[in-house]
Amino acid sequence: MLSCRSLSFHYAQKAPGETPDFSFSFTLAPSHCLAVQGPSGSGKSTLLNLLAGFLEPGGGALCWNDADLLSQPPWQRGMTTVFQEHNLFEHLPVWANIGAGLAANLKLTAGQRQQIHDGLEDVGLGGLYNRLPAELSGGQRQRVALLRALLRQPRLLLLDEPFSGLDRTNREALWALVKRQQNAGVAVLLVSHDPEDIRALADSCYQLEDGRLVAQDASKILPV
Ligand SMILES: Nc1ncnc2c1ncn2[C@@H]1O[C@H](COP(=O)(O)OP(=O)(O)OP(=O)(O)O)[C@@H](O)[C@H]1O
Repeated sequence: MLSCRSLSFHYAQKAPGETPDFSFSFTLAPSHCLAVQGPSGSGKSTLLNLLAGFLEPGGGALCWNDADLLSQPPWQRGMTTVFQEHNLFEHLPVWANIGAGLAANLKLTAGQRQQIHDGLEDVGLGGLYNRLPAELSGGQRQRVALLRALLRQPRLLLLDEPFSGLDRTNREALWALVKRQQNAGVAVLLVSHDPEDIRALADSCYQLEDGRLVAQDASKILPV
């Protein structure tokens, strides 16, 4: 269980009255998906960066069960993030883009290569092992990025608008992939503007208002 209590942050340089002081509180259980919505500038990236360890909070607590995460560097927090864009290394083929998530120096074991091969088959990208990102469609790129995140076996997946710009078929394929991870115990925090993504995946939904997470009415989240 991820527990975030009054995790606070303020930007040192900010326009008075425009940028709120942030304080985030929520819990997220394994296998659950929590969606976060909010207009541009409301603090969605700030929240993800605090959770992932790329920003240092001014105060509050962030724990996985009883273990403090704030004292852990990003790579030891058991989280991976998938962004909407700029996910792939353009000069590396698909296998290496995924492999970089398993071994930064790309010295992969035979088992890891097999894992990548099987994972690509699994997400319908079996023939694309050696392709460069420029030779992939938007949906295929997102599947590669998601697969890289999933093969790292995170306990928490942070998704930042990962399905934007994809057609329905590709979005459904990625929803299914995320759902499968949830069923296997992975907790998911989904930042999305899209009600369809939220209805397809989320168990609970929060709105970012004035630097705080405000719970939304769960009855409004209907299955797609
Ligand atoms: N480095 C920074 N210095 C000062 N203010 C910042 C900085 N980064 C973000 N902000 C401000 O903090 C607020 C939240 O920004 P953030 O990027 O978290 O919003 P967001 O909800 O992710 O927006 P978007 O949907 O446009 O990506 C905004 O008002 C933004 O201008």
